Parts: sequence; structure tokens; C-alpha cells
Amino acid sequence: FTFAPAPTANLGIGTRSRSSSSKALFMSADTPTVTLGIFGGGTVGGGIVEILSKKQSYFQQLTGKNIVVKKICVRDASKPRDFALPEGCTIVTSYDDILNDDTIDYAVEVMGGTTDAKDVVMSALQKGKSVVTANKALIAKDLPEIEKLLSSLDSSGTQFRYEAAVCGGIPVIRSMQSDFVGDTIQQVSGIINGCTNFMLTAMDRDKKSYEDALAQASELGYAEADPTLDVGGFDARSKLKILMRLAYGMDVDEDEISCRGITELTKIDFEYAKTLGGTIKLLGVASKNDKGSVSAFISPCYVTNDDPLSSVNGATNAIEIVSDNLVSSIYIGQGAGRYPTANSCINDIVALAKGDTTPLPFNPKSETKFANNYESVFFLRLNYRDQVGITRQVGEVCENHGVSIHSILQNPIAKSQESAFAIVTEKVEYASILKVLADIEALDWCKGKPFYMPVLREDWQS
Ligand SMILES: NC(=O)C1=CN([C@@H]2O[C@H](COP(=O)(O)OP(=O)(O)OC[C@H]3O[C@@H](n4cnc5c(N)ncnc54)[C@H](OP(=O)(O)O)[C@@H]3O)[C@@H](O)[C@H]2O)C=CC1
Ligand SMILES: N[C@@H](CC=O)C(=O)O
Repeated sequence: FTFAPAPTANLGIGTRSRSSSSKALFMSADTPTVTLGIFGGGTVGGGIVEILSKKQSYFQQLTGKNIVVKKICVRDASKPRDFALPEGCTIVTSYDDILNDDTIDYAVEVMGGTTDAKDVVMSALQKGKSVVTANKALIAKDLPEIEKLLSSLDSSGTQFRYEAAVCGGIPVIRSMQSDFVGDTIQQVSGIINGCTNFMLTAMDRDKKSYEDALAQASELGYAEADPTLDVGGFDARSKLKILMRLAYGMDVDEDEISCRGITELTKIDFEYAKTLGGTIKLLGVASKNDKGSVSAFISPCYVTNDDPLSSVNGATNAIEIVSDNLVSSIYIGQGAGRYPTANSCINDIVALAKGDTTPLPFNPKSETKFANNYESVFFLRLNYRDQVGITRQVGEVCENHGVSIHSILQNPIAKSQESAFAIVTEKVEYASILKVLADIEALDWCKGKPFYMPVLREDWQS
């Protein structure tokens, strides 16, 4: 390949640029090169390689450098890849092939997991390689340790970027790192898992079964390697934890965040949601209360049809940030999939190659406390064996825990042994709802675990 020499602006800022030494790998003998080692050649890794190939000369103009993928580390080197290997790039299976290669400037970690991925990221940083990752599970777990390492490094040119880790293609990390300095964030909420939003849309709108919806989401590259992380809400919880750190400077223990995925949802919940004039979305919500502490949860939520979130379908994500100055900012875009996610990694890679440093220091650690409770209107669904006095007993249980009932819905009973009705409460504490549910579950007519979900806006019926 021969390209015209690129402008030489920005050379050497934040990177260890060199002149190229190999014609096969490098496009021009006198254009500096930044060399990548990518850990992972799957959905995201493949997308990064494809975009880099497609926009190679544009990136050269933009950064003044050739951005070259030298090695891709995978688990199984013999597996066919669905992307073309760049010329001169080799597939390797040992992390050290990248980590110990001094000609590699940036490590891109897109293999997932939290054990080997952590070793790879820490080791790359220690060796002076800037790191770009899409791994929310790792960041949610280990960002403080990574930051500590970063601050101990001699070279401020060694950077760590993770735009793709939250909501795939939406540039929300960058925005939260740089656009809210003069603002105070009160609430961060929204649809932050593409796989489950795709599934809920497929089940509700397209009448697909849960299994078919999940199979299709996996096929399209939306699901995690272990889809339990998606359907169980854990992937969304990792992202919410990262957003909470950026919004409030707090490091909450992930396990403290109430986390319910979409596995408890049944057809009847969608039917009742429809009767109420809305639908169901898996949401992450972190909100400051009037005492200054922050509560958070991942849960299916009832959303009215006139709420903007109700029409966010497929793998699209949407995050609303409520803050004192900007009031409400909504970010909508593709939250999962090859190109949206790779696009965010590419933005990080190109920013590094240009010599940009991370917009601002990460939000400094604050003393903000986590409160494992929140207030909401709740939707409850109870499966029961029909008998006299059920609604009276439910009313009594609610009264015992100070929970006021707003309405009760019951579709005509088709099978007396297998019926379900729904209750909508007034605004109450989550802790009270848990007590109500425990008492109801102990009643002899109650079949299985009652289901509950918050109703998104407290003014939903006013
Ligand atoms: N897919 C998406 O929409 C998004 C994904 N992410 C994150 O990006 C990361 C990658 O996701 P994705 O591309 O979908 O995952 P894939 O499962 O598609 O790809 C993972 C790649 O990593 C390789 N790999 C996995 N484990 C190892 C290991 N121990 N040693 C060497 N190579 C390994 C695999 O090798 P092999 O091919 O040989 O099996 C594969 O090439 C994850 O952290 C994920 O959470 C973030 C946002 C969106
Ligand atoms: N599995 C994740 C991928 C992106 O983060 C999702 O579906 O959101």
C-alpha cells in the first residue's frame, strides 16, 4: 500500500509513535504508525477491524498516523472469522504475544470476562500500552483498581478508555466525563441493555416466544457470551454502576443494587400492561433522594404509551439524565451489536491516536451514600387458585404494611386453578412492597412467586 504522507500534527502526544518498518504492515515509510493488539476477534473485535480497514486513509488524515492492527488474540485460532484479516496481521492465542510485543502501542480488550481480561488490561497498562475496552463487567468490578494503577504510572500518555462499555454506540461516557462539570445530576435512568430490549420488543410487538427472541438476539450479536448476564439484568447492573460512578463519584457494591431481569415476565404481564395503556421495559434507574443519598435498581418497569421510552424498540438504548442545569437530556442510539459497539471503540482509538487525553479526570470519589430503598407506584401480579375472599385478604395484607391500593385488574377467569390478577399501588416504599409480597406468597391460594415492577413515572395517571 502507498499513501501520501500524512500531516505531522499531534505526533507523539500521548502515544509512542514510530516510523514504520514493514511495508506489509505499514502504509507509508515515513508516516508514523500506531499499532494495535486486539484481544478478541468476535462481534466487537471483528467490527473494529472492519471499520479500521474501511476508513484507513481517513483516519490517517485525521490523526497523522497509520493505525495498524498487528495481532488479534483469540481462544481458537482455527475458527473461521467473519471479517477479513488485515494484511500483515496475525492471529495469536497467547496474551503475551501482544503484551510482550514492544511494537504494540494500544491494547484493545474486547474478549469479555473479568479474570483474564483484568490481567490483560492491567498488564498492558503497566507496560505503557494505552487500553481501549468495551468490557462493562470488568470496569464495573475493577475501575477503582485500574484508576489507581493509572495514577501511579509515570507516563501520562498511557490512557484508558471505555466508551463502548455502556450502551454500545451511544457516547454517554464521554458526555458524562465532560459535559456535566457545572451541573448536578439528580437521576440517570433508561434502557441500558440492547439484548433484553430487543427481546421484549420481539415478545410484545412481534409475538415471538422468549426462546426465539433470545436466539435471534444472540444471532444478531446483542447477547453476552453468557446471556444470563442480559436476561438476569446483570449486564444492565454493571452499566448502571459505571454510570453511578460518573454521575455521583460513588462506588457502590454491585450486589447492593436490586437486580431483576426479564425472566419472571409472563404473557399475562404484557396483557395487563396493555390494558393499563402501556408496555414493559427493562430499566436501570439511579436517583438521588432528598436526603442526598442515591438509590438504584434494575427491573422490568411499566411504562405508559405516551412515555418516550415506550417507543424505544429493538436493540436501541435510551438514557435520560436529569440534572439541575440541563434539566433533562436524553441519549438514544444502538446499545448493542457489531458496528455500534465497534464505533465507540474506534472513537476511543482515534482519540488516542490524535493525542487526546481523557476529557476530564474521572469523577472524583465522593462520600455519597447508597440507599437500598426507593419509592414508586408498583404493579403487582398474583397467580392464584380461585376461591372466595382473595381480594379481601390482599387488601388486609396491604393495609398491614401501609400500602394503599390504587386499582385492581382482573381479566375474566378462564381456568379457576390458574388465574392471575394485577394490583397497582399508590406510591410506596420498595421495602413495604417486599413485605406485602412475602405475606401474600404465604397465603394458601397464591401460586408461585408474585411478580412486581415499578411504574416508571409517579404521575402516570394524573
Ligand atoms: N456484542 C455487543 O453488542 C457488545 C459487547 N460488549 C462487550 O465487548 C466484549 C466482547 O463482546 P463480543 O465481541 O460480543 O464477544 P464475542 O463472544 O463475540 O467475542 C469474544 C472474542 O474474544 C475471544 N476470547 C474470549 N475469551 C478469550 C480468552 N480467554 N482468550 C483469548 N480470546 C478469548 C473469542 O475467541 P474465539 O472467537 O476464538 O472464541 C472471541 O473472538 C465483551 O466484554 C462485551 O461485554 C460491549 C458492548 C456491546
Ligand atoms: N449484551 C449487551 C451488549 C452491549 O452492551 C446488551 O445487549 O446491551
